[in-house]
Amino acid sequence: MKHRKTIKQAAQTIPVCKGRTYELQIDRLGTSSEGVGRYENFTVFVPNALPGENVSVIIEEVKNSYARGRIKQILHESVDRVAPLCELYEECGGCQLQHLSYEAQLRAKRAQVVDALTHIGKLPQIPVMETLRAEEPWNYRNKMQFPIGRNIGKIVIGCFAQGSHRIINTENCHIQRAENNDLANAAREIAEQLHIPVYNEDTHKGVLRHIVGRVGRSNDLMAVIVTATKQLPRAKDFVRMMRERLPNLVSVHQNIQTYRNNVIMGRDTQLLWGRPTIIDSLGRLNFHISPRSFFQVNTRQAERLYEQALAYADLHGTETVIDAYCGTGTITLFLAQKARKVYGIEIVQPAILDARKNARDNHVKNAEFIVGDATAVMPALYKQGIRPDVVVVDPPRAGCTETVLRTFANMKPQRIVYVSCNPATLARDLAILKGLGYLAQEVQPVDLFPQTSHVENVCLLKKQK
Ligand SMILES: C[S@@+](CC[C@H](N)C(=O)[O-])C[C@H]1O[C@@H](n2cnc3c(N)ncnc32)[C@H](O)[C@@H]1O
Repeated sequence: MKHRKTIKQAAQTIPVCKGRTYELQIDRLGTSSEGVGRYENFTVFVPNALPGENVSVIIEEVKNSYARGRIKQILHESVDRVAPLCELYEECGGCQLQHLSYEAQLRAKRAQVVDALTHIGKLPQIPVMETLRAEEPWNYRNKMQFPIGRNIGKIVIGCFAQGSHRIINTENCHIQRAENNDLANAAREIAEQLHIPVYNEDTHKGVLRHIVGRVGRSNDLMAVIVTATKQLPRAKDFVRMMRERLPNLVSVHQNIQTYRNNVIMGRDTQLLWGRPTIIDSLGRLNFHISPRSFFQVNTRQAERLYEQALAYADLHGTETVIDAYCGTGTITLFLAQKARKVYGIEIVQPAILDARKNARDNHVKNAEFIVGDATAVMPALYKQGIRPDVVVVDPPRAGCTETVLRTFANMKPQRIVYVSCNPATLARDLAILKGLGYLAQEVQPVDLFPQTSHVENVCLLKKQK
């Protein structure tokens, strides 16, 4: 009875109704870059609205603590609003910020970080630098992974529409490198010509699921055809026709993903033609990249991120360093140039095989790579008596487990350099590390993903005396 009353009371305080129109001021951007405003102190999320704008909004969804609305009219337009470059922008879910000038995107990303540190980490005092801008805010993505489907009888390849699994046929994605767009267009036409069945996620039938492209600085292109079946019908013809169409193609793989889920690639990858890896370069180092290995999607900006991480690590050639969540060993090899010894830890076995090959090819002898879950490997290294001077950590969006953070603190490094692609988990982990005696000195946002809501950060933490 008491519980019911509480819900009723809460419902009575909601000042907006579904289907009605309200006028409101947009104050800031949310984590997915939607505009956030308040109507009678009640939060309303409005996609495509910008801070400083006055908008009339039709409410489409009402929850207990917030509502979502659609712009009916912009009554006062932000000076930062620009015309999106891409004609598919309104419906495509790939980019979220094309309607905001690049300068304002950089400011908004910094504000997102400040907001997370203040509200999630309760760390408003940490200095957050200006976002490091990308010199090339278009056509930067070295990796494309587009779903394949059918629409009105025709094969479609492109991004998913916002918040759905409807595929938007994309012939020229403005954030992809040109080679990746060429690959998507070639795959569409060839699959059509060869009548290869397309996967249908409702019936779990068909063959072609995704086309993945990776392109290096040398413009070498890798294609990965992701199938729901072991067999790829007419595989030889597919490869031959791709080679005829794509002069930069050096490597074609088939990846098999038989599960009924949203994971893009399965564990089984077979080389159909060409080289097993493509090579990309960062600074003076070259990296082999396999189909499933993590490699930052914006090569030039990744270089700037790693340079900043290296500067924060402040190495002089005598230090032992741990690079947790190391992928193909990119940061590890950067660090190894200035440290005595670096350990890289990574859960994906092919990435570690690439990392070892990368170390050999770059004549790096002081890097050791360990495959496994950081939550298990870190305590094991601690037990072996390994005590790094510096720890570098670059986890996936979920951030670090508490075991990993506690083990860092138990090892007593002088500095921790935390690289993060998610301000929310960064803020959470910085707060935990503060409790363990490591104080964040500053955060440097780096724009690795122009036109999208994502922002990468690198943070220096120092051990308190
Ligand atoms: C953001 S990436 C960073 C990779 C690398 N530092 C770079 O910049 O190329 C995160 C990496 O963590 C790995 N990973 C995810 N969960 C892990 C875990 N529990 N233990 C170790 N590595 C993990 C992923 O496979 C991925 O390579």
